[in-house]
Amino acid sequence: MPTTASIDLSNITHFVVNEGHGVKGLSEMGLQELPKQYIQPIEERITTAEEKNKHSKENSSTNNVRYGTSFAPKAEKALEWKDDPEPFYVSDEEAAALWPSVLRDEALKFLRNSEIVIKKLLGALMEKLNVKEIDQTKESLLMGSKRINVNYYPKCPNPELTVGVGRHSDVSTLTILLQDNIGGLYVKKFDSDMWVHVPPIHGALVINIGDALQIMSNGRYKSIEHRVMANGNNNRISALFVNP
Ligand SMILES: O=C(O)CCC(=O)C(=O)O
Ligand SMILES: [Fe+2]
Repeated sequence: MPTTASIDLSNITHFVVNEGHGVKGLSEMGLQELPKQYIQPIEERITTAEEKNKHSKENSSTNNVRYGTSFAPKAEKALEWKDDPEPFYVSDEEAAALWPSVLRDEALKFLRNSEIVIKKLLGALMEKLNVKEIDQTKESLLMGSKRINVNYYPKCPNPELTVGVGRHSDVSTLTILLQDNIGGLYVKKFDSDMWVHVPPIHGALVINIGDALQIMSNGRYKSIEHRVMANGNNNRISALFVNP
């Protein structure tokens, strides 16, 4: 189980890569255990069309589970070159009933471990704002809701014509991101137009401060714009815990 007891917060102001520090368990647990289905080449993934269709925006039996894809132009107008199931957590019962079975167990494990990390990080970040104790009745507001994204970016024949994910900031308090070893995530340098690559580091998580934390901290912590480039040579996968 991950702990963050020894996290050095001196560098945490916006988007950082933070290696080790006891969250290693989570990152090691992460990507290699995600269902093989999510790391297959696109041609093989076509066999999962039925499952995708079941969870598409139009057909999903709940708003809490959606399969976003850029490969069904009718269902999805976005031009991004990715597939991303986005289960939103309400309860174990609902997850058992409605989440795609192919990722349910791993996604729930990732969600639980991420929650522990986020709780500790938020506690420490709040302490830096002189909030010594978080009122238990308000903690859930700070923690937000719970969503997992599993982003799959297939190799793209014309990467110069599209993007993996367009520039945006996350609505979350904190996002926990596990990326594989391909790379392609860029963050916009604060107060500048420069984009900086976030290198994949084995055993490291990327922790992103989102809009909610920027608002709650009166701008002391900055939510930062980021984007993912499309890749002409490799498939890429990332998994995110977001608390919008
Ligand atoms: O895939 C990534 O590295 C980042 C994806 C992202 O920013 C998002 O899904 O909000
Ligand atoms: Fe993002």
